[in-house]
Amino acid sequence: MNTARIAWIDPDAAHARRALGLLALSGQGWLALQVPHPQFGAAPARGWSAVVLCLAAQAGELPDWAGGDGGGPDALLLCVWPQQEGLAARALRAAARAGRRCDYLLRSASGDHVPELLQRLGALLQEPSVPGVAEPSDVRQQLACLQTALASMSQGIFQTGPDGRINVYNRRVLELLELPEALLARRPTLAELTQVQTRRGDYGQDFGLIDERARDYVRGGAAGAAPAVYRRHTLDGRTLEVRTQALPDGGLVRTFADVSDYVRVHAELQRSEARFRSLCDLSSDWYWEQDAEGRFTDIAGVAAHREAWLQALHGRTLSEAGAANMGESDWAAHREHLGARQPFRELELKRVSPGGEVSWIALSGEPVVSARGTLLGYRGVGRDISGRKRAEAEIERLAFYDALTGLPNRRLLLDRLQRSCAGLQRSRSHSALLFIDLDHFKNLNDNRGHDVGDRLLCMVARRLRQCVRASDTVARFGGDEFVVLVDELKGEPRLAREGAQRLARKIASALAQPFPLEGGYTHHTTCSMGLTLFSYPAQSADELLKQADFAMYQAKAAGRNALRLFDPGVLAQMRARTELETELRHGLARGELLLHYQPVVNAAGTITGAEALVRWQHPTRGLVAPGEFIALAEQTGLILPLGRWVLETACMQLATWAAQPAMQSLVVSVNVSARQFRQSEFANQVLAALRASGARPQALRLELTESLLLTDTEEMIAKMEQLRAQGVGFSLDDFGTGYSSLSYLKRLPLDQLKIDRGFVRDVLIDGNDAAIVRTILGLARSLDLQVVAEGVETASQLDFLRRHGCQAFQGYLFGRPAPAAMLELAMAPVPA
Ligand SMILES: Nc1nc2c(ncn2[C@@H]2O[C@@H]3COP(=O)(O)O[C@H]4[C@@H](O)[C@H](n5cnc6c(=O)[nH]c(N)nc65)O[C@@H]4COP(=O)(O)O[C@H]3[C@H]2O)c(=O)[nH]1
Repeated sequence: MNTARIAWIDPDAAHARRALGLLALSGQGWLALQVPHPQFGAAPARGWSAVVLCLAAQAGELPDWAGGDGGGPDALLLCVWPQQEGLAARALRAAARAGRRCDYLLRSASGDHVPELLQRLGALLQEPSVPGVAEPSDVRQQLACLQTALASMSQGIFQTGPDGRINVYNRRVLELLELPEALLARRPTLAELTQVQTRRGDYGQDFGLIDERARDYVRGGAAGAAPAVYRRHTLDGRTLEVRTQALPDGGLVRTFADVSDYVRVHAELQRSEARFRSLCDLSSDWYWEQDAEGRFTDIAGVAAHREAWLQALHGRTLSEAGAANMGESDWAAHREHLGARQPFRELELKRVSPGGEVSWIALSGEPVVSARGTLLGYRGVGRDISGRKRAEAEIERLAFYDALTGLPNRRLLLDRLQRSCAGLQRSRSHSALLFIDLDHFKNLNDNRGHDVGDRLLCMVARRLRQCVRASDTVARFGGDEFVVLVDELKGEPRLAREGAQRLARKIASALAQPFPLEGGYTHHTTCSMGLTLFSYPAQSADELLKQADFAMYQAKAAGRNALRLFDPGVLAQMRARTELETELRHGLARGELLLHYQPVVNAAGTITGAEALVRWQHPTRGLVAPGEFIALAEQTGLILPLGRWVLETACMQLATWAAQPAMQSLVVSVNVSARQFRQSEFANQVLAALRASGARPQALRLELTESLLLTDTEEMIAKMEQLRAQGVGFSLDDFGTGYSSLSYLKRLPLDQLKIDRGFVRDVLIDGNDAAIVRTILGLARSLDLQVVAEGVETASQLDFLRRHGCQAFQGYLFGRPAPAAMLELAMAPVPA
């Protein structure tokens, strides 16, 4: 082995002496020569095994051969003062570039460093020469590549050799660990570096900034095996991930990655996840995910965990799980929706548990699509809507069902009726609507109280339901009215009608059974029913209900406890009547009524009076006779204003005639209907009309009918007498047609009897009529009443009447009812 030749360049003679002395004592056998200071500027001659260059404390520069790229020794050991560490680093880099060996040591004023200095020298001399040194340009190139690669790494990296010294490092490691380059450039051991960092406080108090996995390792000065990976935090809050890879030669490669962003994002994600979890846990909603095939992969949330059946959805699709409210077409529509990758909202699913308990959930979801547009699945939220569904059902019950009986109400009935009408075209069958009204229900309510009435209605509802099929509708229409809608009555109309009538009879007999009500009281009732049948094309639901209602009213009118089938002819009459009533009301208001006068003559043929007869000058129908509207006016009450108008008009006419000598003695008869006469203020009305017109009361004769006087006779008589006292006369119209009683006839303050024209018509051909006429004439004579025969059309009739003592006559033989002017013409004095 060759003796190593060492050139020792040291301006400090004492330092050099001590070092060389120790070297000699070490027994290494090296030849160390102190090269005098004057040669300092020039490069030492080649051939030295190593050069030790000790800098004076004040030296601010390296000699060019030590800091530059060319001309340096193969092995250089620098001994520098701490403030010169940067110079040493530069020498290290230059040596590395040139493929030379180089190391440095910081000098201490006490000289403690000298043994270490000699140790480093030994190590430097033993270091193998850098491979490829023989071809320095290749080495340089490789080194340059390596440097570039290392420099461009985002991670910090260093590598230690078997001696624990850091041989290679990049700039990034300096940045990440905030180390001065000088520190690494002098190739510290890992332990030294750890010491420096510990002193600086990089690891925090009690190594708290080091991940637990590596705390003991760092605390122990980086001795022993390092954890393969651990994290440490820097004082300014960054997080570094440290990875260590042991090398076969005993060294290691350590990388440092700034994972602060990753850690922050990860922490944020964890916070977000935690937020999401607590939202899920606190919320009654739950979260779900499905894969691309629609199978549930995740169902999260406290609400979902409570429900075992929801958890059982895992691995299944919705349609596999099934829902009581979804048919195959509903599922197909849902699948189509998913196929189109559309979000869906509030998909309501009904579940009936094996125990029969009903629950509802609503799902909303949206597609999850990868960055490349592939459908990954769906995700969304679900919630229990059973409460809402129950509330909705309750609202529907309140809106569509009768609160007392629980039967469908009028609204729901109308809805079902409309559906029934719509379905007729398809079914080609008949349907029936049965309107049922309890007879005299009001009496029960009034006598026993509403509670008892309510109980009866509930029992009736139950019996009605028992009479019909489940598909039929029994509705409570209001009060004691029920309606049954029966669909699908098969067969020809006659059979359908018979079927419906059979059902009506069944209902009638069910309701005729006694109803045991409270307190041992048993109620018996009957019902009136109206039935209407309909088929395609049907009238509107409203119209059908009116028909059944109308028929029911006919059953009531027929004495109750009856069934009537709706008859369109009867309804048409009713409608015509209603129409006529409206028109008459308008006619009266518009002054379309007028009076005609028919003369009354005495036995000599002289006109002594006239009967006022009302006419209606209808705008389209022409002159309408009273026979067409008086009865209706009486039924509707229109007779009151009409009669008043007649009375006032007749009085005015009388007043007018009073001024004409030929007319002034005329007595005018006015027909008074029963209803009109019964008014308490009737007498006053007559007197007011007389007063207002100025007509003489003696010229006015009121014609009453017999039937009017049959009831409340005393009251009627009093009214007649009140008017008679003022001079108004009374005639009994249509005498002989009613049940005239001689007993009251005697008491009535009458002036005249009027023989009905029915007797006069047949007086010559019917012996009975002739006898009646004779009797009336005899009766009148004995009661001292005048008699007028009405409807005299022929001279023979006149002759008969005259022969039997009749003194006054009215009829076409003497003149038809005509306007006042015609009568005036007839009575005008014949010009001399
Ligand atoms: N076939 C035939 N008929 C004759 C003959 N002579 C008179 N008549 C008709 O017999 C009716 C007599 O009137 P009424 O018995 O009081 O019967 C009246 C009366 O009950 C009622 N009426 C008419 N005007 C009024 C009125 O102003 N008030 C009330 N309450 N009823 C009236 O209407 C009924 C019918 O009146 P009109 O159609 O005007 O019919 C009149 C008259 O036109 C005749 O020779 N042959």
